[in-house]
Amino acid sequence: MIHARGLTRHFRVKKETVAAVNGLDLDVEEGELVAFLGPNGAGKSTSLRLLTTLLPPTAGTATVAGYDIRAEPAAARERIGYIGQGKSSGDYFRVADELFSQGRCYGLSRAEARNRAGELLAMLDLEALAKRYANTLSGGQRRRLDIALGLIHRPKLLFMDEPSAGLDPQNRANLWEHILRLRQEYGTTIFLTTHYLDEADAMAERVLVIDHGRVIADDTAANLKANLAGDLINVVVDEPARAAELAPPAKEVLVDGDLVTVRLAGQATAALPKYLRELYRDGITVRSADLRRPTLDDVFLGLTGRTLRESDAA
Ligand SMILES: Nc1ncnc2c1ncn2[C@@H]1O[C@H](COP(=O)(O)OP(=O)(O)OP(=O)(O)O)[C@@H](O)[C@H]1O
Repeated sequence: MIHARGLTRHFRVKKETVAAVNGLDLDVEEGELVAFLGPNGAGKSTSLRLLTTLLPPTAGTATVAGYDIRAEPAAARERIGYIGQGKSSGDYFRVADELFSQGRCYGLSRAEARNRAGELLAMLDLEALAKRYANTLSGGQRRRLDIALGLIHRPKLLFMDEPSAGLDPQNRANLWEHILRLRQEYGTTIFLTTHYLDEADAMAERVLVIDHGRVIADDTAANLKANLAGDLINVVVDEPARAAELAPPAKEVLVDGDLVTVRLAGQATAALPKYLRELYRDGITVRSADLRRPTLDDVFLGLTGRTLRESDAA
């Protein structure tokens, strides 16, 4: 459904060239739900804009829904939906009218546009809001309207740039219910960016990590965690420096006050009791101890040297 090879986009900024997307290779098959993750400035939005034909590439090729984005951008556009970070609807249009008129813009007949609007209002739980002006909707409702608008022409492939950004946990969960229902009912292929790693972990079948304009990891969240990040041991002790020396073989051992964090190379459930025995034998008092499985954020740290939270704050 999406096949990109060497996709590249440079920008000129004050005589300097910024390689926003730098030789991107990716493949997404029909029906997949793929999360596209990366720190700020990694090139996610630019990649989406290239793949949705909003921006021409500097180099490289891509086919989207079977059409070459350079040679046949209009044909590609007809088959894809794009939900960007901005609002897709005008503030002073009523929800149902906006769906109807955007349907007409896509060439649907009046009857088709009315039917499609009705179907999407039901699908996205917007029926009760059909007569409301878009600017009176809550953040979550407005996001659902954006999705309905992105689906008006029945795209086989939907791109979403940060669909749940700025929503509270309840609205995020509700939005995801709708996204998953959409897949189930229409078999829509979904390619989305998100800063919520828990969301990518739970919902996406595959996770692509991009940094400096290139894909640096491509696998299921479970495989990424198993292969790229190890378990973490945390112990709070009375002699942290000595406890750090006794740590099992690890990628990294960090001491912060009386807390010692041991980042292991892989899954190692047995490492904690063994380490505790060592500490006990050495006369070190352990106040607390736990072993934590890695999260996608740990994968991120391993791959990019940054956690997504740090890069968010940057
Ligand atoms: N129109 C533009 N002109 C100049 N530089 C740009 C332009 N658009 C993007 N860039 C630069 O390209 C790089 C990639 O930006 P992009 O917006 O694709 O990243 P991103 O991964 O989507 O980031 P974020 O998570 O912050 O949205 C950044 O260094 C950005 O400053």
